[in-house]
Amino acid sequence: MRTAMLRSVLKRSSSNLMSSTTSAYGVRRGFASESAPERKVAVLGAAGGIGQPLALLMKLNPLVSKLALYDIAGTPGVAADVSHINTRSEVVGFMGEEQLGQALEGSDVVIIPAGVPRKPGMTRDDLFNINAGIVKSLCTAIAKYCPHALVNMISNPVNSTVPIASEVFKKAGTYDEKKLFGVTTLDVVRAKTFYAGKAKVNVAEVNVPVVGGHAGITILPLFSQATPKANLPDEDIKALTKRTQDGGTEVVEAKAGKGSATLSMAYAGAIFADACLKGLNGVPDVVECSFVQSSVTELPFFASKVRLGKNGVEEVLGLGPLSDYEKEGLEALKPELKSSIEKGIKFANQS
Ligand SMILES: NC(=O)C1=CN([C@@H]2O[C@H](COP(=O)(O)OP(=O)(O)OC[C@H]3O[C@@H](n4cnc5c(N)ncnc54)[C@H](O)[C@@H]3O)[C@@H](O)[C@H]2O)C=CC1
Ligand SMILES: O=C([O-])CC(=O)C(=O)O
Repeated sequence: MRTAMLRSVLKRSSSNLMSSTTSAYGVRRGFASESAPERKVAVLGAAGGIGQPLALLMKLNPLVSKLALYDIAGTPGVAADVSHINTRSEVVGFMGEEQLGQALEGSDVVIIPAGVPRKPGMTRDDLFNINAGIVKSLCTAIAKYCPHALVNMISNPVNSTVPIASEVFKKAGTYDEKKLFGVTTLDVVRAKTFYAGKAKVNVAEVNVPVVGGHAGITILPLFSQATPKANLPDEDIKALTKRTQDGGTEVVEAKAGKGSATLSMAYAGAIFADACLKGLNGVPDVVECSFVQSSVTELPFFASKVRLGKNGVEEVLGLGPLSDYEKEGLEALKPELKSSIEKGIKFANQS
């Protein structure tokens, strides 16, 4: 009874957060859990602050038939725990580098929340030195064991870890730009929540695209395109933009040294992975924002709305009309985003 309730909450929330709610509801009718295709999802960093609740949410997703939980330590316990939940997927835990290949083999989607989180006073870029190496080694294994999987990169700094992954895959000869995603869904989740609060509209109906990257001013919410329309004054739009850009820091400070967003990130990661699975399964009009290889601007990677399909990215959508304030924000973010991308590319090719 309780499981059914949780699953229905997840389904409803997921549908509400989709850019196209109609198609999301269509999915429910189109794919009963037992008739959905077999899909394996691997979570790398599954014993961590994000990894554990994300493992739970993926276990609740009826589109998943196999769930591989990998970490350098602690996965047997997490896997045993999650595996008792009476939902479709079979759960297996893998621990230590020697089991990474098995965890990855046959995966359709690999979600990566492995790496260290921020402490107060740090920027996401301060995580580069540790997380770049972790992401590089995990992506080397992905290229070897499941080169065709969709990769959902959560590890920060996303503005650099996605370019690192692309370079690793290029070197291995497996790079497919349609299959690599920086997960920026939490920015969208926050923008929707904050906008609904200010505009006093039903949060379940809100849509707000968030473009650019995933750090500070590179996060650019497009409130001029927010629906339902609310005609908020300029100072409210500025405050909402700043709060969305600083959302991660707000949580880091509130946790006061005990890490960064984990629960809301697990939720956002589950929404994005669900969208990837729906795309793979041929559900039409699945659109989410993501940091992907892009020609929307002159930068090689950029977050914008992306249509997901059977091969991953089906179409990278344009930015649409921007307000003058958003145009300024777009120009202001480019130098920082460019340098974070270049830093990732340089790291991958040097080491
Ligand atoms: N994209 C986004 O919107 C967000 C990204 N993040 C990022 O996600 C990452 C993880 O955050 P938390 O889960 O809070 O950290 P955490 O420290 O609680 O968990 C990280 C997990 O990664 C594991 N790990 C470390 N090296 C590994 C390796 N080589 N292979 C597999 N697993 C490995 C650790 O054992 C640990 O269990 C951080 O980099 C954080 O900045 C966090 C929130 C939002
Ligand atoms: O702020 C952080 O370090 C974690 C993160 O990316 C977020 O919460 O958006």
